[in-house]
Amino acid sequence: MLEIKDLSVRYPGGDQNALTDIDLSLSQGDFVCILGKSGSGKSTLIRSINSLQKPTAGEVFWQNQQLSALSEEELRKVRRQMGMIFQHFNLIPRLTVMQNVLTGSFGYRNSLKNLIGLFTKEEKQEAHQVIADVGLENMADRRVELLSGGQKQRVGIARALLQRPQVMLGDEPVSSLDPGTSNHIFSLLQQMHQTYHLLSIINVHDVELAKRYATRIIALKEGKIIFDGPPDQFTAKQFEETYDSRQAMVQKEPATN
Ligand SMILES: Nc1ncnc2c1ncn2[C@@H]1O[C@H](COP(=O)(O)OP(=O)(O)OP(=O)(O)O)[C@@H](O)[C@H]1O
Repeated sequence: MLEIKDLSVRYPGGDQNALTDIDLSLSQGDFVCILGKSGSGKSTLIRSINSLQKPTAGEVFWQNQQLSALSEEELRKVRRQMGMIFQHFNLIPRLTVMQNVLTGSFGYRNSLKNLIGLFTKEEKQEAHQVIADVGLENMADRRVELLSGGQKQRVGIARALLQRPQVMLGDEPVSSLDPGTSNHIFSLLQQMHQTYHLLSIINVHDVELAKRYATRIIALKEGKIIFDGPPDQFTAKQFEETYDSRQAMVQKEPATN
């Protein structure tokens, strides 16, 4: 489904690569968590997958299409199959939950329709469905600025789902949230992963969350893959190698509320 071949990325003016010789093959059904110290290349990898970041060498293939060879229009089609959620949610605070979620349909519409903000009945029905999926059915008309961080990320997830994606990309989607809320968001991501038959690729700093939810962990160090395997094989030794430090403690299961 998604093939990454010999991918290297060096930012303009950088004296070393952000990513070096990345080779990966990812399939529908994989729930991948990417671990690594700050600066190890996690965001660059996510941004390379949806071609927000162009390769310096190597290539990303989506459904056998070489991303760097696609036209803008073809790339737009690929990107709408890849929903994305962000650390700071990237929502429009003064707009309602419904209005924010509806922006997820923009990839399917022409820019004039987007400009005048007219949505069809079907689009609104689909938006209601994904808002219900993320547990915000009673909040569709509430302004996003009035929501908690966890609720905002639920809106972010609903917006991504409205794209009817095949891939869910997450760039540290729980880094702004407390441990209990982070657990709820991961639990929701897991449910949506199963309901919508996704390939999920999520950057995360919390190793325990990764081990609890991922089917596959990929650890990066200085832009290279140093671990790729099931969570139970990511042991204290791998932790130490990834973070250059001993695992301080095993976190308790966060309370569910
Ligand atoms: N726009 C940019 N221009 C130049 N260098 C960059 C840019 N973005 C990232 N880098 C560099 O590329 C490397 C990888 O950065 P990246 O953001 O991918 O790491 P990360 O693992 O996501 O870090 P964090 O956990 O702090 O978000 C770092 O050395 C970083 O300084």
